[in-house]
Amino acid sequence: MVDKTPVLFSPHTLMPRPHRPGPGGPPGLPPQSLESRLQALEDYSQRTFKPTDAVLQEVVQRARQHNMPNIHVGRMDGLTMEVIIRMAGYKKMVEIGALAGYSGILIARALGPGGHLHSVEYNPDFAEVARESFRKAGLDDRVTVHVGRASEVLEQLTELGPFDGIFIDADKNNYPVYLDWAEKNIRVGGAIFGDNTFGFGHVWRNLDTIHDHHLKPAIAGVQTFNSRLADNPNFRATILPTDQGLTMAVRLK
Ligand SMILES: C[S@@+](CC[C@H](N)C(=O)[O-])C[C@H]1O[C@@H](n2cnc3c(N)ncnc32)[C@H](O)[C@@H]1O
Repeated sequence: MVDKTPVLFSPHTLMPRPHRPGPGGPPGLPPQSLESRLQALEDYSQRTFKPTDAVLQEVVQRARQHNMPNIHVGRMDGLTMEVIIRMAGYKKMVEIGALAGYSGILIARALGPGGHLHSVEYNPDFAEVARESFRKAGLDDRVTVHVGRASEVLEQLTELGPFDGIFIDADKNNYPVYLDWAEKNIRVGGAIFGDNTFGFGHVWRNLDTIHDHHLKPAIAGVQTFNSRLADNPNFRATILPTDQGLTMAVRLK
């Protein structure tokens, strides 16, 4: 009997194709190296699902004009988070790390009318740029930007909780500190998201092999964050295996 089960993940779909002879290989074949295939898939995803629009592109431009770092959430990671928030019907969220408002716009749109995002930003100049972005996006009535160190601002936000979602996207070494707060202030059925949880490609490494004084505590932070969520029986967690990695955990009880 012929097995008609579709093969979704065959070695051919997961592995780079074997090298084919000839100059550059026969025309029309996918790129040969794993890196270029991943790039082609990323390009395809962005072309097809269109994660950005004019408003978001303007945010990136605004950030550039203000000499802010180009560290907005990854396009596909942001889109995934937006879709999940919409699916779940979340209405009240906290974001740690506003920058210029790129992810905040995605979240605020997903929360919909009547929803509210509390976005925390340490740098007052960045906070002002984020406010401008929310204003231009027509979302300023749906977002409050709180200026200050997250460890202090979060304490003030406690009385507004519990929250449907908490997006952690600030200093990586403090992810475990933010997780302490998030675990206590997320409702059952709510979700904690953490960005850059592949630790810029280093999360798998033994800390003893990392000697950079900035990188090491950042990697320690995301490693602790990921494993604590993965091992916490009150949560079900996963990581979106994109370039940057986006950890997502739903509170079960
Ligand atoms: C990666 S960026 C956030 C990007 C933003 N979520 C987006 O995708 O558009 C990190 C932001 O966190 C802010 N930040 C860093 N440490 C912080 C802290 N302790 N408290 C609050 N904000 C902090 C930085 O100033 C920066 O704007």
